[in-house]
Amino acid sequence: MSVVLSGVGHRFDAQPWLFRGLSVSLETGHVYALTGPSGSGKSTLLSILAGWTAAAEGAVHGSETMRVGWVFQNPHGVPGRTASDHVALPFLAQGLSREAADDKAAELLERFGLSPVAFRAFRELSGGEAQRLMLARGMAAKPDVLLVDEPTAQLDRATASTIDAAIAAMASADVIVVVATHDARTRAACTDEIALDDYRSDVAIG
Ligand SMILES: Nc1ncnc2c1ncn2[C@@H]1O[C@H](COP(=O)(O)OP(=O)(O)OP(=O)(O)O)[C@@H](O)[C@H]1O
Repeated sequence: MSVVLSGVGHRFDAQPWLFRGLSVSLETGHVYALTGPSGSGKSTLLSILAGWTAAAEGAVHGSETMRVGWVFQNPHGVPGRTASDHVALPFLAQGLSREAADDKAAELLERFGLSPVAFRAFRELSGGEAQRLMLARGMAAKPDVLLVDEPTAQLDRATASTIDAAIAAMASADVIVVVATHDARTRAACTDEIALDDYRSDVAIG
């Protein structure tokens, strides 16, 4: 599936335009880095893709039944629950048996390098492990579009590189992933880039 943005622009009330003239087709199997300096509108564009914010101009066409997932900057989990439980829960919600859900969770945890901590409580995970767990849980929910906001912002470089590897590995899945980041190495882990600087109104228009 694809999500097509046609001439999308946004500003809040009478503020200057953040970006204008953004036309791009987002395709399954791609991981898009959404880049730009602080305040350029990355989170705003994620919010438009999620349908939480209506773009001030242009159109976003996805499917009617499009399922959108979010992974936020700060990992949130249930402190006493295991990593495995966090990933199994979306599968249980999809109707799988406990055993099948645990098997699916184990596969995803392995893909995100979390097998060694599968049965550790969330509160005992490192920052990087917790963030990778959020990515794994985001994938377990089987969204059509997964929006990831600044996944490495709170992490040191060595830890961030494990997140970048996890992000690179998401490209094979049946999902459109959009990662807002101002980290060049996270951007390099993605398959494509949407640079909001190219759509500043003083550049794109006139
Ligand atoms: N609801 C809102 N009403 C008015 N202004 C807003 C609103 N939300 C965001 N803004 C402003 O719009 C601009 C873009 O914000 P946004 O959070 O999208 O940028 P960003 O690129 O994600 O920045 P950062 O990298 O710092 O997270 C900022 O100047 C912000 O203050």
